[in-house]
Amino acid sequence: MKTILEAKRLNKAFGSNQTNQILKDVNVEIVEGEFVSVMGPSGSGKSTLLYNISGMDRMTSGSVILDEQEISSLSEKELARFRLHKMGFIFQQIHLLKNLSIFDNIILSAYMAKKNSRKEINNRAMKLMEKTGIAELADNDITQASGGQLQRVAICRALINNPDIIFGDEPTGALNSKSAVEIMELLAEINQTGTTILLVTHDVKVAAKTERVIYMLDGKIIGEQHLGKYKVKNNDFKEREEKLSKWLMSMGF
Ligand SMILES: Nc1ncnc2c1ncn2[C@@H]1O[C@H](COP(=O)(O)OP(=O)(O)OP(=O)(O)O)[C@@H](O)[C@H]1O
Repeated sequence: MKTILEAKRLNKAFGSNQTNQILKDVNVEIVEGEFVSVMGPSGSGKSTLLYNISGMDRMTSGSVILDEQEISSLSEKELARFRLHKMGFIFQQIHLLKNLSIFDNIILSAYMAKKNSRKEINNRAMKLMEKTGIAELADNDITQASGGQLQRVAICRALINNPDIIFGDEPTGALNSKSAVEIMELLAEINQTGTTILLVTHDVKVAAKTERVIYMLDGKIIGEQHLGKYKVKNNDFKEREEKLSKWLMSMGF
């Protein structure tokens, strides 16, 4: 299987003299089509890891190869373009533009990427909205949608450029448990069409739907648990959740 992302000896420090070392020689490898979650206590460096391996932030030292490209060698402009074409992002804070309709929020980055014609982009956006169950909201203002619906908008936006990998930072964090379940089922479905997904979560129920769980403590990856692909029809969610909870307890979570 092809490696899509490989981080080697990744370090990140903050502070004027870079005295606040957050990521400490982190190594991660993700293969194409995987669905991975990152867990660990608050402050262990999960979001920092996500931002540094996705090129949202600059690592202090180390190497990150994404889609065969060393991201640290890219200029800011090249990196922005690389992110636009190759990656999708779903965050807890959704950052939608208030003066645009839901449809326009979804297509904006595709117009910027200029990979496809406007007609193709509009068709893809409609298909994504239908798939995520928000087609009827296309012309709405973003103030006319619920948190769960807005998270679906964010998923459509993340998928519009057909990214190779999606990064999520607590993508269900602001949702009630019913919406969180629906969003996770949707992400599992998207993953099953071949899109690689890496997300950070505190929620065992979210991580139990991913294929591999990485555990961070104090800026290092100290363990991982393979759960295998989650399939809605298998009805083994309780078992997965129990297995993961047990393991997390053994990790001190
Ligand atoms: N831009 C920044 N400047 C300085 N310190 C930062 C910055 N970003 C993160 N940190 C510090 O890095 C550490 C790890 O933060 P990070 O957000 O990666 O942890 P986390 O595991 O995602 O935590 P949480 O689960 O609470 O979201 C924290 O001590 C945080 O204060």
